[in-house]
Amino acid sequence: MSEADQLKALRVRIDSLDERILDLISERARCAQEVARVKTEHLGEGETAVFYRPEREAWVLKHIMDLNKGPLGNEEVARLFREIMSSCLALEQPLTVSFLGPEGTFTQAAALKHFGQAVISKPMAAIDEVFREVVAGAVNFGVVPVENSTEGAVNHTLDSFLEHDIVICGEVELRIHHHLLVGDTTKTDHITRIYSHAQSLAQCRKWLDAHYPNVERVPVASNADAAKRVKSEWNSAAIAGDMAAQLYGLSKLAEKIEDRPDNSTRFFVIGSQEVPPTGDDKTSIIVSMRNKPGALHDLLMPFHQNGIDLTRIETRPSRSGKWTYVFFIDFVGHHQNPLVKDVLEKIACDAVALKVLGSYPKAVL
Ligand SMILES: O=C(O)C(=O)C[C@]1(C(=O)O)C=C[C@@H](O)C=C1
Repeated sequence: MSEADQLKALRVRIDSLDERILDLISERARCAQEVARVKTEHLGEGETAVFYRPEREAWVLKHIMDLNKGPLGNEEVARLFREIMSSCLALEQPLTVSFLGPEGTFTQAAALKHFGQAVISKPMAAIDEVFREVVAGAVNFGVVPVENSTEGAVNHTLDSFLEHDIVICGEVELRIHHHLLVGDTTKTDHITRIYSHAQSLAQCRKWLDAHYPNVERVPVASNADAAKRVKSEWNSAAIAGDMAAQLYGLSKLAEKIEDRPDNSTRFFVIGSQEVPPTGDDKTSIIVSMRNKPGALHDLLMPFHQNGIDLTRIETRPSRSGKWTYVFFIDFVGHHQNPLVKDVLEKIACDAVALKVLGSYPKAVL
């Protein structure tokens, strides 16, 4: 058979498969509409329907990854199902999600990775504004950065948890690839200034020292803001990611310039909804201890005794007294788990204050 004939036959098969896939997706979407109807029908007095179910979404994605036999990789297959579910949920209830803006930031990329493209995403100028939008009920959820594998904690986020009553409903992990971006009019031999967020400049410090040792590094509010500035300046470049490059029509002078190839950022999804256990969860708490010798030891001991894995511990000034501190702790397990409950009860005996910020499914993707 000629190449043309072989291609024709294969494309006939692809067309017929696409038709079957479309039928199945439509059937799934109708099922989701039914789910919405059932959820609304069985509401008690004063109850509101909970359409977004992160614990169920985590299960669906994991189930698909377990079943996957290739040739598409697990992440690829989960990404496709992520989008199908996102569109199905939008039929039940269109979600609005605020994020640390402007458009094109890594936080927006994290929001879309977690919720899929069918959400309405709303950029906010500062982390605290993301929190306030959620508390005010102006949006369903918010997404904020919490820690970077190279640069450590995002203190603005931690401090906002001290000020707002909010629930952590999810976590997102995003590999962060930085590129050196230039505009159409940039004279690439005459770059005198490189804009980026301070954290991104720090994440590319060695690369900049090696390639642009004498160029001024200018920290700005966000990577997207850096990309926006470069459009109108012939002598500057920006360090930012793919989304910002696409959004502002910039090209890559150098790709993946982060010093550590595993550079990633972790984000929290914040809202007002408690998430039931999935069997593979994490919990985040804030604890303030009395200022006495051995306080940190007393705090950590119950975790050790009950075999609970700590995944992060961070200290911040408490704001209620000079030289007093609060601890932000993340650990494996759900706060409804009896072993975790026992740890929390033990800590509460010694602590000045203890707040469970939320239990949520471990990031699947
Ligand atoms: O199972 C549900 O509760 C649904 O609403 C269905 C569905 C889905 O499409 O699979 C949609 C949205 C939820 O966040 C979880 C799952």
